[in-house]
Amino acid sequence: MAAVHVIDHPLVQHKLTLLRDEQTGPKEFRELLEEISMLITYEATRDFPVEEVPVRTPLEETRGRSLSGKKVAVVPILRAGLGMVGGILRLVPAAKVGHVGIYRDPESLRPVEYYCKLPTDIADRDVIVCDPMLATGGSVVEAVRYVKNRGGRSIRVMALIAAPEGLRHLERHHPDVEVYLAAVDDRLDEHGYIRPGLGDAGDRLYGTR
Ligand SMILES: O=P(O)(O)OC[C@H]1O[C@H](OP(=O)(O)OP(=O)(O)O)[C@H](O)[C@@H]1O
Ligand SMILES: O=c1cc[nH]c(=O)[nH]1
Ligand SMILES: [Mg+2]
Repeated sequence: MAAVHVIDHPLVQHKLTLLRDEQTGPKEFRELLEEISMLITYEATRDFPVEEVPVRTPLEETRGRSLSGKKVAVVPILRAGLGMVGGILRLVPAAKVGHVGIYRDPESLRPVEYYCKLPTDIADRDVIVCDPMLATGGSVVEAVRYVKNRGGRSIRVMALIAAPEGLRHLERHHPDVEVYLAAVDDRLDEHGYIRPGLGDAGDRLYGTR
């Protein structure tokens, strides 16, 4: 069973509550999503290997630890995943960024792909696929499939909120993929929305509704 890591740090949970609040407008929503993404990145990269390197302080020679050589790719699912990229890059600035365009058909709830541009060396990178909402899981399963088809092997998913149904769907299709998120909510409603959730993440980020 792939691991699901729920980051229950007080700062994450406080900011998530503000994000859920219907009174939170796009500007604050964008800022909060970026901040939470940074905090989740801190946990999602905890197992990155480091190597000992020499370093000279103003006082003496010593040894430190470095991530040098670590190659990362961040792959947001458009649109809402874009809101997480800035926060991730604040902590992993050398990462390359690929984009996967997928929206969910409102009737069938099936993912519809419309764009894919990934780094050519994605097979050599640790990949973080990000999207704030993991509802049925259809979109993220497709995005991970794209990455695997291009040779990606070390893949983790970063989200904000997941429904249990979506996590099961992801586990069925990609049992090797670990998930990092801020909350697992109760259920999906009849329109495929996560309850209690935060509504439509893309619309709230960009003010399109
Ligand atoms: O797990 P799923 O059932 O596939 O649903 C989740 C997807 O739905 C939302 O995108 P949406 O279709 O609203 O596209 P948008 O980001 O362009 O608004 C969300 O950002 C995920 O990509
Ligand atoms: O609750 C949901 C489900 C899918 N997409 C969203 O943005 N929110
Ligand atoms: Mg949307």
